[in-house]
Amino acid sequence: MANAMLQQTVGGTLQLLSNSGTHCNVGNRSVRLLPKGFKLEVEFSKRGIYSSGKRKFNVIQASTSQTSVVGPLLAPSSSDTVDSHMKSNEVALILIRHGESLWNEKNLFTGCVDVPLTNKGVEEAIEGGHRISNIPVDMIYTSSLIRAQMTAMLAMTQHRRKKVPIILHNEDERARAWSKIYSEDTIEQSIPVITSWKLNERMYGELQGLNKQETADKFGHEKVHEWRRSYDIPPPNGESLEMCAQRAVAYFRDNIEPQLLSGKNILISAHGNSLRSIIMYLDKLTSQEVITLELSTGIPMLYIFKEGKFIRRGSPVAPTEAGVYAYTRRLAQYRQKLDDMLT
Ligand SMILES: O=C(O)[C@H](O)COP(=O)(O)O
Repeated sequence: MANAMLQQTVGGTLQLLSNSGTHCNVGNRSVRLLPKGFKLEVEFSKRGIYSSGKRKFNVIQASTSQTSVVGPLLAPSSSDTVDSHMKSNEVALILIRHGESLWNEKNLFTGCVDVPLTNKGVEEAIEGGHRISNIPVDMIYTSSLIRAQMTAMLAMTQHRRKKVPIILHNEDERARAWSKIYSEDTIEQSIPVITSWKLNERMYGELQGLNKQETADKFGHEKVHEWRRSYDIPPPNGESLEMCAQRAVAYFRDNIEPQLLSGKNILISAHGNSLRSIIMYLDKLTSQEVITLELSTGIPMLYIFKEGKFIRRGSPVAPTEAGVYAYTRRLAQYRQKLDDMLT
């Protein structure tokens, strides 16, 4: 039976769309789950892991304005043997900057303008996927921009586990109801893709759409470099990296880190600056150190999250027939299980 996954407003109410009539302990309350398709609102005061018998409900960070159920897709069944051994205190976190976009190709400031990938960007996403094809992925987070979503979906075409990434639609009740999946087996063979504007590229304000070289010619190379690579100086009516970090890192800590702690292996497909701000948090970089951090398009970066610590392991290389190198013993075991499953 699929567990329901919940979003909740800390100190507020929890809405639970349940598919069974069992009880669920939420905080210090034991509440009865309503039959399928009903909503249940309960009060509780903190987030955490709540269990109803053997079923666990990961209560994840709230959306402040609305609560919604992200659906059973987020709770792969423990019967999934290939992945279940990874549910331990060690999980993989993969970050990937989107492949080259049409405005990267034209050297235009892009920011939050929603442009697609170039052919080269598509190829980069596929190659990036080849490099992570043996690393477990239980959940995918992307920005709300198509270039990051295309990169994630194209990369996952290369994954050897062949689970299907499915973008969750929680915009409203109809979106949730109309995108519901009615097969447990199909759910187990799916990977939830959660999109959020908080992972978007920094908003480049009045530079969006301008050519970077022409802008440097107009305002001076120093000024443009300051807009592009300082930590706390925003472009005209845009976001500084610090402002971008305030939303991107907060989203990571409130929504993604709890999933890592619950044993989920996660892929984040986002942007140069939103990822620079997250890496600044993961690697504990100073505002001076992050200035020199650059991310190439379509190149995945692997972290191992273990005992609450992020260990950067670099960019995975594509698996070769000869090379059986894995970054940790558990990743080697996962790869072996894939080999066994696919032979
Ligand atoms: O938004 C853009 O223009 C690029 O994705 C990132 O630009 P930058 O490398 O100049 O910050």
